Amino acid sequence: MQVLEARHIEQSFDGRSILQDVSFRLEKGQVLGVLGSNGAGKSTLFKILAGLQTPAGGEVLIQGQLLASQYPQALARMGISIDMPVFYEGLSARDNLSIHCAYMGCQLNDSQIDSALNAMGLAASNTTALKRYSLGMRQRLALARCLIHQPDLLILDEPLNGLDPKAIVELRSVIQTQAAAGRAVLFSSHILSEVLKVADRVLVLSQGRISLDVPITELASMGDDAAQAQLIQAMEA
Ligand SMILES: Nc1ncnc2c1ncn2[C@@H]1O[C@H](COP(=O)(O)OP(=O)(O)OP(=O)(O)O)[C@@H](O)[C@H]1O
Repeated sequence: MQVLEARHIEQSFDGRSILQDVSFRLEKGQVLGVLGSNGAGKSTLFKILAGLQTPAGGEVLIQGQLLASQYPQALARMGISIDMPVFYEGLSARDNLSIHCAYMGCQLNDSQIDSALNAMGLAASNTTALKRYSLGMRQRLALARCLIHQPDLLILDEPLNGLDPKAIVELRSVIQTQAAAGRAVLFSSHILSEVLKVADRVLVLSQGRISLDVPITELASMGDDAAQAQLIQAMEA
């Protein structure tokens, strides 16, 4: 079943073209890794797919429905983490998640919220204000927030950013578990080896265009070094 479809997405800023004719589909249970050099247009694309930015052209469909025409319903089916996640800086992780739950209309009690924090390696008893959290802790909380309302689609822009090696391995397992539960996952990263380990399919953006869209099986059959060389070549195309 198709969860997300991008159709001929275009974006430009100040007359400069940023995305050109970006089209792809993402199915239930599929993990799509998006790669691209700095400035290739990944975050811009993710913002458009999450409805946070209006494209100059093209359309986004969530579960077959136009995103633009049913945004509140679509938003409830997405878990989104793009750019630096924004939190209530003076509040604890637990309070931040409670507020998010209320906003998303999910009925969770305190112990369910605590379990969501524990699942991401965050101590629910930690009353420290978010402004004192490390980058890695913020990324963990961002992921807990993405998952707590059990969305059908996860849109994660550079979720590995700031994570230590143990957390990277844990995140891999979180993504795989979510996909196995039927969620579609779209994520970007600059860590090629991790994308090769987690994704079912890899899409490379180069200067706003898709330069490669390939199943992981095809890359795996080449061996890691050759696969990484092909990905880098596509990023520079
Ligand atoms: N609101 C904006 N106004 C003007 N230019 C923008 C805006 N947002 C992004 N850009 C430009 O669009 C291009 C693509 O940016 P984007 O953040 O999408 O790239 P990226 O692939 O996510 O890069 P990185 O890997 O460095 O995060 C960049 O040249 C950026 O400066």
